[in-house]
Amino acid sequence: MDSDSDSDGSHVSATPPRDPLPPPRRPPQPPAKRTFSSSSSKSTAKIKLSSHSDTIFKPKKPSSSKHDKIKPKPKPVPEPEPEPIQQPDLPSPVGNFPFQIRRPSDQSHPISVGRSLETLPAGFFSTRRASFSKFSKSSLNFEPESTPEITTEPKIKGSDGSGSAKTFSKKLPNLIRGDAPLPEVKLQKRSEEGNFVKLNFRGFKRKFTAKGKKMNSYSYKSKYFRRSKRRVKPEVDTGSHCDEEGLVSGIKQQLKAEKLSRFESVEAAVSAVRNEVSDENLLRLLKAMYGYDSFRDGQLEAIKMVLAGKSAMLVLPTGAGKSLCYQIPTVVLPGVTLVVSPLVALMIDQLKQLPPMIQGGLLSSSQGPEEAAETLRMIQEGSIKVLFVSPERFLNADFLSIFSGTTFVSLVVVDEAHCVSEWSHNFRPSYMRLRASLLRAKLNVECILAMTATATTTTLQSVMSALEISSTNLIQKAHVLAIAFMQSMYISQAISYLYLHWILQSETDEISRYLSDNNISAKSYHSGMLARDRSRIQELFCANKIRVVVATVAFGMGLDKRDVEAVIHYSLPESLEEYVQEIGRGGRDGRLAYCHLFFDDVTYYKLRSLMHSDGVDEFSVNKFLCQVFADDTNSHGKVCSLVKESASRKFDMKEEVMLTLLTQLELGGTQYLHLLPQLNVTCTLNFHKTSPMSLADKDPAVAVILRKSEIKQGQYVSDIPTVANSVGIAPSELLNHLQDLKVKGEITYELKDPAFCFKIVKVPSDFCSLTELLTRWLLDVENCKVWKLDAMYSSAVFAVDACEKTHGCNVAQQTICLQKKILDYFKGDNNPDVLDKMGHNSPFLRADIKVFLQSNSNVKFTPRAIARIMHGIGSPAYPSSTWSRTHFWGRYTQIDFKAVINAAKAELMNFVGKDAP
Ligand SMILES: Nc1ncnc2c1ncn2[C@@H]1O[C@H](COP(=O)(O)OP(=O)(O)OP(=O)(O)O)[C@@H](O)[C@H]1O
Repeated sequence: MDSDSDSDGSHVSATPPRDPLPPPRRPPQPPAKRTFSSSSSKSTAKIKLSSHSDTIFKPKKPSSSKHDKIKPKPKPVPEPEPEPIQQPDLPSPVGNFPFQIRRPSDQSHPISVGRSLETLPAGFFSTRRASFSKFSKSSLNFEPESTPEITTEPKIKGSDGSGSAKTFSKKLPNLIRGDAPLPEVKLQKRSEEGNFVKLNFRGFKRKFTAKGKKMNSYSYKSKYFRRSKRRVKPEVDTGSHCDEEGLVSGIKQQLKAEKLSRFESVEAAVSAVRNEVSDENLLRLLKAMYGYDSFRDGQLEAIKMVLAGKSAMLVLPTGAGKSLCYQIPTVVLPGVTLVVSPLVALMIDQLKQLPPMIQGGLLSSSQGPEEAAETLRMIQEGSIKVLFVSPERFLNADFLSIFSGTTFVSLVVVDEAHCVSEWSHNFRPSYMRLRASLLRAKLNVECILAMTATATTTTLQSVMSALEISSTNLIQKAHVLAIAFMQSMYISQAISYLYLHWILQSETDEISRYLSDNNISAKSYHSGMLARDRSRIQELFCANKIRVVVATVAFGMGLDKRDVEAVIHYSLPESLEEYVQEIGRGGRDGRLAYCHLFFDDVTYYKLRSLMHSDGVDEFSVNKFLCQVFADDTNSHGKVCSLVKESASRKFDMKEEVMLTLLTQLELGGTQYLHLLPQLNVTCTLNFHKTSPMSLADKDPAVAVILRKSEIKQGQYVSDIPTVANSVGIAPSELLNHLQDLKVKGEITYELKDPAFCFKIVKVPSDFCSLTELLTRWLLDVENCKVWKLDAMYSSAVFAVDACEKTHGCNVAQQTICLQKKILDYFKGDNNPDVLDKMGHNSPFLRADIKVFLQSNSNVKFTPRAIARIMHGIGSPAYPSSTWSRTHFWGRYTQIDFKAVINAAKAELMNFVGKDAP
């Protein structure tokens, strides 16, 4: 098929199946210099998606076999069940989507068993360049999991048809390393969460998918039970005359007994460790708790450090087993372990994965007050050992107060610890609160375990400094990424794919619909969906009931599905850290997984513009400070508030940026304020039983409400912090009081307008210097983000265009130079040469800005506001819904943002009647 693509056709390929067929080898190609300019090729860009191996998925057949009756019954799922993944014929090319699916013209291609998917990205692939592919190295010497083998497992036929089961040594997934050879695709046993083969009682081979096996809320437990079931299989098989009921109850009893003995052996192992923290005792505990025979690299070191009461920074690759490093100390240490996690979904996931002997709980903003109170009660009772919380929880006095009594915290785990640092790819202002000083003061905790998979040296240093972790306590096993650039685009028989990209939520729907229309079971996943829909999709994906999840980055973090076989980036990630974290979802069972990255210049420009969307000017910072420290209202000791939405518009600052500034004012060098939990501050109140005046006579809070309220349509509208300050109580106390009056039937009220709340500790003496300091800091953070994107883009371009393919790098092997580049990036040794693709001037820029200002002479702009409009980025005060109508919107995305700001500054200076801040 013709294409207007400028691709050189390097995407034309087929992904090798993971098993049982070996990957199709393209004939060796000369390491010709590749060009990717838009005129370089007219050839077809395509991805081949070949059918899934029959040995893995089969349509479910109704079975009347007597023996089928005792196989585990799939749990009913409320919505209509997606069919098992199957491979019907693909239809003819479909018109109006960037992909087109069609039958391969070359039917003789070894991989095109079934069908293939050719992508002809008219306008989509037009400048997409390459795929990276990621491998797990097969030769790494890790002990296999101690999962008992399925004794009756039939030998799977090798690709050579020999029938010999090939051996496979378990590998640590997702390693980053520089010298890994291209792994061979070997036949492997299916992972436990995936499909498995087992015999029915008559000894016929029967294959079950994981369909219907809803993951138990404790996945370890479910794994354990599955293992146990398999172990008892042969016994069951021999007793073929037993009646089924007796058989099932026998199995149940045996499981119960095994569980009991396991708990007992854990208890014994725990006391041994408490007596002596030796390698031997810890190994025994590992075996008792998880059934694993050996620790992975870094685990033992981390556990021993924590048990010695020393704070530690643990940097292990994705899927390397960081969770175990706090779970084992948890059963040994006497107090509660608090795990701080950035996402509720992640907390739920980790909670589910706790081993059955660890009782866990979580506190999240999505819980109702009763649920949260119940969790707090359980903590105080001592029945929760691991508590997952968001960092915002550390602002909540009620939460902190429970640890001032008998309940104590032995360990604080900061998961995704890179979020603490403003130099990370995922900075979260609320994570800034997690400083050792604050944790010690509020929780009286000594030991902090910070964990991450992806952090540059700069990020690590800032995290360790915030959490006061000594440099000697850094455990970093960044083994490394077996990442490779492959000239060919391999996508194929993977069971599970993840499509991840930053772009619009609606696009995920569009792509998944397209895939579904073409008989590839797919669902979209993004943060705009209801939580229950999202978790359902995750469940379906984990149970292999859907093959592809087309997701925004909302899906990737922390997902621990072992057999994800491909991660496809539809678009460029914003940093190498993000990329490494996201591809870390693949190959967690230690098997070969493929990662593909599509990128193009247009997306790069768009992303680069977006990197400036959080930036603020000195002018806005100054206005913000003036409001925060407005001395008439915000005097020392009083509770002040900033209503998020209106303040955001007023200062043209995103809410997160305001929170970042407030947190910096609290935790920076000088403490200017004290942040309080966020509140809905506008109260609209109605009186019912007693008249307002009579109630005010009896109740001083009501008297203040009447004094401080505006009456709108018969309702009393007041500001909670203002009323609380006047009454002389905390806002939370006032809210409790209102709740009491409501219960008595005296009033009803509604709260709205979420706001940041704080108390002033010190009014800055020099506003100008503080403004300058904060602005410079925010600018550095903004530049860091841009640099990270440039580094990501440069690495991708390097892999495609610039790598000289020396050192054995060639189309089929890992690009060693690329790996080195990425490692250098993480180590910060040698900052990779970052490609500056942006233009720095345009002959029309100033003239356009002038015309823009003239045609909007009634509006005030800052230079940054103009630059944002020229780059097509909306901001709170200049939203895209309004400003995208101007034809200058997004016109200068290819000119460096700072150059546009400078041009805007100059034009604003010239513009009569306008203030150039
Ligand atoms: N010593 C071990 N031997 C075998 N398997 C292990 C060992 N330690 C952990 N695992 C398994 O490795 C898998 C990944 O562990 P875990 O989820 O803790 O990884 P992680 O490092 O937190 O990954 P991510 O950063 O991607 O969230 C789990 O299924 C876990 O049971």
